[in-house]
Amino acid sequence: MHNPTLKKWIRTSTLPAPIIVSFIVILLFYFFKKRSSNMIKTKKAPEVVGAWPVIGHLNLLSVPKPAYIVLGELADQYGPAFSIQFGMHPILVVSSWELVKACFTTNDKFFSSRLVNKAIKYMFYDQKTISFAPHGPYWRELRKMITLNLLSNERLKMLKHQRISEMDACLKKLYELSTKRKDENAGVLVDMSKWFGDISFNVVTRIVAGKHIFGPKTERYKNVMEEARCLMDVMVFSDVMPYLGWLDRLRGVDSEIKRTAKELDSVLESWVDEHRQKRVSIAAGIGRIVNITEEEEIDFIDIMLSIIAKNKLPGDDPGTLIKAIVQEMYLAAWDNTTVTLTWALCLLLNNKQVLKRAQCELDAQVGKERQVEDSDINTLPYIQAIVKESMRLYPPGPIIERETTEDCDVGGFRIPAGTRLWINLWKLQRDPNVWPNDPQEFQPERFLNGHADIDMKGQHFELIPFGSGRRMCPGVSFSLQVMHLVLARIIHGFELKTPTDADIDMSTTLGMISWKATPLEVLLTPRFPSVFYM
Ligand code: HEM
Repeated sequence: MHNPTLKKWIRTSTLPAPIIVSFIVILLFYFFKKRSSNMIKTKKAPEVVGAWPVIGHLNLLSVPKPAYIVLGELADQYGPAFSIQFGMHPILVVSSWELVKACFTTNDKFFSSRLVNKAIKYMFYDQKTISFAPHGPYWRELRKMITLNLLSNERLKMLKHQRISEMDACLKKLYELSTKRKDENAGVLVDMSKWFGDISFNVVTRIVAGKHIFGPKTERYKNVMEEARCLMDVMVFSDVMPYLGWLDRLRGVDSEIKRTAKELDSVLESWVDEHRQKRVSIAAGIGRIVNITEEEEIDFIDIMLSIIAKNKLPGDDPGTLIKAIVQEMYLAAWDNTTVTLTWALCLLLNNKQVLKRAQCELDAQVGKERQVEDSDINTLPYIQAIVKESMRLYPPGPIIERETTEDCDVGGFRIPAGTRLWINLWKLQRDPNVWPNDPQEFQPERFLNGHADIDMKGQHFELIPFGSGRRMCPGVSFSLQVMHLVLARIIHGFELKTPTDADIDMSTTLGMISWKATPLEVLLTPRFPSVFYM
């Protein structure tokens, strides 16, 4: 080559061999890294061994232990994400906050459907309710309607009088009961799980259906709802293995579900009719055809009838929708509130120093002259910490269920569409990596110190008893208002003791709601003179 410029160009543009080699090595490194990460992404979640043909892992869950405990033990073996086969259905079981975050943030839209089983189909109006409507425009409209009109802070303020007056009446009755003791120092034995059930039912009934004095219809509704609750825990073959549906008919489960659904519907129908007639008579009485005013809309049924009148209720069958929403409010509010309050009191009775400290906080902040009010709750951090700690250890629904509608990736695992998702709160909320000081122990103090900023509004994935993401519980504020106040009033107003020195039995039932398996019997003695309770 004679051209010197060209020679120089070639010399400077030719890279030395070591640089070329390094370049190739780096390229190969990135190529293999990307390939291996793609391979991880397409990995399946570990599958629990021992699936039987047809029934899958149903045998593992048919032991006399709650499912969330069995699944927690499997998580110790298989890690925080594993899959099982529930009859015909694949289930992904998740129990770490990092994976839950992945489910409820980046993948939330894929996991926004819920399962509908036979009991729900018949007793809860199929997919008409918010909880069970498929993710889509109808659900969106319904949820907006509920959060704006029934469960907004404004509405809860308007309904405060009804809520408090029901609580006052129940507490007054409890006080009267507690004075029926034979001996001044003895205390009266009260089944507090039943009492929590009654107060929750009464508050919901007042707010949803406006009923203050219960007649035979309300009693009937209560009894049938209790039957409905039991039926929801019965294993229905057609839900897991559709081809065995004939066994349900043979066992009489089908007809029992349909009978219960019919009874519930007839009470609800009569409540809605009563409300319709009331509106007609009010309108006629004062000579106007317009809607009832806000002040007269004293319960959820009234409010929904008003929305119908404005033609703003989603769907094409507003009458059925009202019944479905009423039914759903009972299902969501009654059981969850009762269960949470029951466990909170059990934990307090087994941890007397916490109970004492809570009473001291109440005496210091509220005094001894009057009962606790809503406005006191913000000044009672220890009571709030007790509720959080109880819901951490005993979430009323220990497993949150969802279903994916599309293929997605969770923590590097490929999850095919149609997989059910079970979030095991029981395991997740006791994770020693998150709660280092004895995660199994009841220590409300952890919410005053290290975990003080954690709330239960779905953004702190280590504590999500109300769920998270777009299908999170819309009743959080309402239930916390009720639970804080009821618990604070009980602790403030009464000395609470167990009938024997033994600890309270903490065993739970086997269904999807973690009820206390045995009654919670407590010796009550009023702490103050009668005028305090009136
Ligand atoms: C201690 C009380 C309560 C607890 C622990 C609780 C818990 C939950 C949980 C875990 C979910 C599922 C969330 C998810 O999938 O991420 C849920 C959904 C729901 N809850 Fe609650 N709940 C309570 C009280 C209430 C109350 C008082 C109401 C209404 C008055 C209510 C209405 C609902 C509704 C409508 C849904 C379905 C939301 C949807 O699918 O869009 N809940 N609740």
